[in-house]
Amino acid sequence: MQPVSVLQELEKQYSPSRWVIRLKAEEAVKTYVQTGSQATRKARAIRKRELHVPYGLGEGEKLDIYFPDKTSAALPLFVFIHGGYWQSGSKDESAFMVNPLTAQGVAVVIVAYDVAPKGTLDQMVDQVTRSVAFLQKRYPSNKGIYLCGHSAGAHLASMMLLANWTTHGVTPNLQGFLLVSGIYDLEPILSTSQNDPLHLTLICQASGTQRVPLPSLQSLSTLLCFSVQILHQAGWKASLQEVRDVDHFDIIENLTQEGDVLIQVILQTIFQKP
Ligand SMILES: N[C@@H](CC(=O)c1ccccc1NC=O)C(=O)O
Repeated sequence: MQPVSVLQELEKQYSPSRWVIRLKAEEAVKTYVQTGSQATRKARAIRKRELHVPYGLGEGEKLDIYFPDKTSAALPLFVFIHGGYWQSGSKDESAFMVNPLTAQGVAVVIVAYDVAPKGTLDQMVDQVTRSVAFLQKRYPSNKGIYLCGHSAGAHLASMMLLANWTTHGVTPNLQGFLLVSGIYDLEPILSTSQNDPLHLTLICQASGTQRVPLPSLQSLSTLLCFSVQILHQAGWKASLQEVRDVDHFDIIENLTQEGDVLIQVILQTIFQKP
């Protein structure tokens, strides 16, 4: 059992909304959800789409697909896994990037999964894996699957690097990962209130990635640069994008805007010449 001061500090460190300076904590989350809901309503009103497509038999195993005006079977697919500490959020308020990406010829998929307490972390990882396998089977001639996750969704997206695709009978054409403001080391949240509905234990760490020592903020960018170098050595193309003047929430809210820096990074990644 950790001392109260350590627990309070962890609670604060792992509450992204408390670090927002634009707005009060509750306002930050409220604005995020409102922006996502509004973008989703707009996308559903003006874009070609297929909503609530089942990728499995479970009630919550659905995804929304938004298409560019010129539809073809050979499109790049941008797949978004929403965040919310594996206990909040839904596909119905997460279609932030649909308009700017479909306008440039990219199909966008927003995946739903069973958040806690209904779903366990293992089930969520399995659901996201099956959603990606489903998309590959449905669109075998796709021009690349680009997997993007935010926050807890970045953890789920990163877990696809460890997926055993042979058990799903397909190798998805994964061409890129965009992991935004992710959480990958789960142990520190075990003793925070975020774990109340999750019930993570150290054994569940099997679903997490390897434990890394908690770096200071200063050494964080060095550590991330180092990770990028390791990925390069392993033959991956990887880059680290520092996005200025944004917090955990408006980094995603800004994806509703055509001129956003991350939208440009996404389009360059998808359309770069080999
Ligand atoms: N209760 C959290 C909310 C939160 O973390 C969150 C909300 C929306 C989207 C992503 C989030 N964080 C990680 O998944 C907070 O206070 O910041």
